[in-house]
Amino acid sequence: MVPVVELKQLTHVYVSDRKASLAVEGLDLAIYPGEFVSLVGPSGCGKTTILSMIAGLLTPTQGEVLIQGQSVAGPTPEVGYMLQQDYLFPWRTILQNALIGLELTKRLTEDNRQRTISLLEEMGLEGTQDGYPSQLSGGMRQRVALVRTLATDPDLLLLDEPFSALDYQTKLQLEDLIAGTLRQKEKTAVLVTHDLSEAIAVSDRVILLASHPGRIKRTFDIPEHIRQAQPLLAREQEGFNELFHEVWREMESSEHAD
Ligand SMILES: Nc1ncnc2c1ncn2[C@@H]1O[C@H](COP(=O)(O)OP(=O)(O)OP(=O)(O)O)[C@@H](O)[C@H]1O
Repeated sequence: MVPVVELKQLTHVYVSDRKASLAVEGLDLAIYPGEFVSLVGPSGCGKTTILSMIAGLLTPTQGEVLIQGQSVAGPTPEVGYMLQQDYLFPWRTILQNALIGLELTKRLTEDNRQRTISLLEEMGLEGTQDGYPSQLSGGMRQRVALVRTLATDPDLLLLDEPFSALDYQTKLQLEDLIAGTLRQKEKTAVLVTHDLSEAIAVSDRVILLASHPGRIKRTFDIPEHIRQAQPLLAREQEGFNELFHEVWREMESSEHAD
């Protein structure tokens, strides 16, 4: 099976006037269709740098990123990116915001427009399409951002802390909704998060990175019974707490080793 995304000896060095810093070194990783993978690790271990390279926004210093077997040379429509901030345009209606990716990639057809309206309804946003972002709550705005990302039908979704600015209850509800929607649509996703419990609850695999330089420290395959449960209920499954503590301990040990 061809991986949706493959990282081969991925390395990035940030160069400024004064110094060069090795942010990520020699990363090998393959993610297969329908997988939900989280990247966790201490601050500065290179999570965002890795996502930016996968998105084609940052060129690797060495190594390469393959999307569906093709080397990435810049942003491609196969990859959708969702960030902590929703970046909705305040002067555009909710529907116009949701359609923007289709407009920019010149794929706005009547069918795609109708599909986007259906996605808004699936996300519980019916009745909001002619309103403006300022009229919505933070959780609703993130749901619009997800619809905007899904509207272009990407193979791979990159989620950079999409829940971290939300209150706890909204965050749990949105985790359930987003993880459920992506599974049902058989999308492949890479989530960056600081929240280990979130990573374990939504993922098939959790990849722990170590820093200086950013590299894979350990991979945790999430047991089937936790994966099958919705994120909120996953937290109550047998073995969840033990796994949480194992990832936590490993992360602490990698921090102190640096
Ligand atoms: N534009 C830049 N110029 C120079 N160094 C950078 C730049 N962006 C990031 N870095 C450095 O590269 C390393 C990785 O940064 P990155 O933001 O990818 O980490 P992260 O794991 O996403 O961090 P956080 O969890 O705090 O968001 C850090 O040491 C950071 O200081």
